[in-house]
Amino acid sequence: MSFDLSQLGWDDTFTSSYRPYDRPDTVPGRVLRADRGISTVLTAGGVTRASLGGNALLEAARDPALLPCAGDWVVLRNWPDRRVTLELVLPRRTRLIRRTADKDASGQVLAANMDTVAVVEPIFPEPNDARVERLLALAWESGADPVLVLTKSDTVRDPEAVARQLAALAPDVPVIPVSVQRGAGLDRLRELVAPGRTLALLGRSGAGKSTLANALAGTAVMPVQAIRDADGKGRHTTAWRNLITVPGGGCVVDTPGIRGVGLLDTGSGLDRAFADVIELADRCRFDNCRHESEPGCAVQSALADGLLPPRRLASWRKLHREVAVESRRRSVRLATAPRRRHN
Ligand SMILES: Nc1nc2c(ncn2[C@@H]2O[C@H](COP(=O)(O)OP(=O)(O)OP(=O)(O)O)[C@@H](O)[C@H]2O)c(=O)[nH]1
Ligand SMILES: [Zn+2]
Repeated sequence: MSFDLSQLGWDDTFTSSYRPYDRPDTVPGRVLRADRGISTVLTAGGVTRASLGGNALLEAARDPALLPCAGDWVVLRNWPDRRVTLELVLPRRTRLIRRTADKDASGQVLAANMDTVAVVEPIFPEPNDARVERLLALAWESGADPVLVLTKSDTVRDPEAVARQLAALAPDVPVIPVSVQRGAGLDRLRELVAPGRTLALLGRSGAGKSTLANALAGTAVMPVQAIRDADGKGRHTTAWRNLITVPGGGCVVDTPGIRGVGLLDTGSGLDRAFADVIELADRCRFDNCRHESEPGCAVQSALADGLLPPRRLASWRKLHREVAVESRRRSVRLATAPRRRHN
């Protein structure tokens, strides 16, 4: 079986970053799935499993964020004894990265080289505003274009009304209600997995990511569990990151259902996710306005006029504090990292 890599998003930029490694015993490929030390990679010649080569191991020791993840374009090396090693992760164009719970200074890369990140939130039970805002900040930070997908739209009477409400939390982001059960809203998502394009799905466990990935790929490629619990939360099923190819199209990356995602020091993602607040803040009289009781504060006056919901401002402040704490922590960790290694 042979695959046209350009259908998967291989282009001139990746071709030129690959060129220095192009040898008779190397091939480029895209990571479908990364398990501990073993990656499943799609090459023009088919699917291969590869272990981490020496160079990839060194890179990962330096920075765990450089471990291969679903969506990565990589250099594979074929050895005479038929072993295949993953030698290098080519520079990522975009990457979804979240803070890890451990003491590691670098984050965990959930998916790479996607064109679009869909924040997937179920319409029932009621969407969680704070989670949507947080995931959108992460999506913006990835460098890809975010969309907000409201799943299970068949479970409410007026999904468009819910979409309109959530649009207020998602400046510059298309909001797309979908129902896999009814096949509603899927056309707009199909455009995002056209040939050469990659869509990553980001959302909590039970949000309906796997169901959506299956619907887009047109096959049941992932285990989807039935609703067993009354609260509609579903159970945790997807424990890995998986890239799925869409027949006649591009790719979908399903990320694991995440309970809480910590933001890294993602100032820019946060600013994009809260473009409405930033736009107001830009109009304050003082550049260093804290938007509390300063004269000429455009944020406070929008609050007073009911143009900016207080919840939205509180949410922005909370995420900002979190990012500030995290970047301080990160700089301390980075400063002490070499010493810790000798413990
Ligand atoms: N009514 C309805 N239920 C849906 C729809 N899409 C998904 N579900 C249900 O929602 C539950 C969770 O769906 P999954 O696709 O497993 O969710 P997930 O986000 O992949 O969850 P993890 O694998 O844990 O990350 C399942 O019981 C699905 O059947 C839909 O369009 N309508
Ligand atoms: Zn102000």
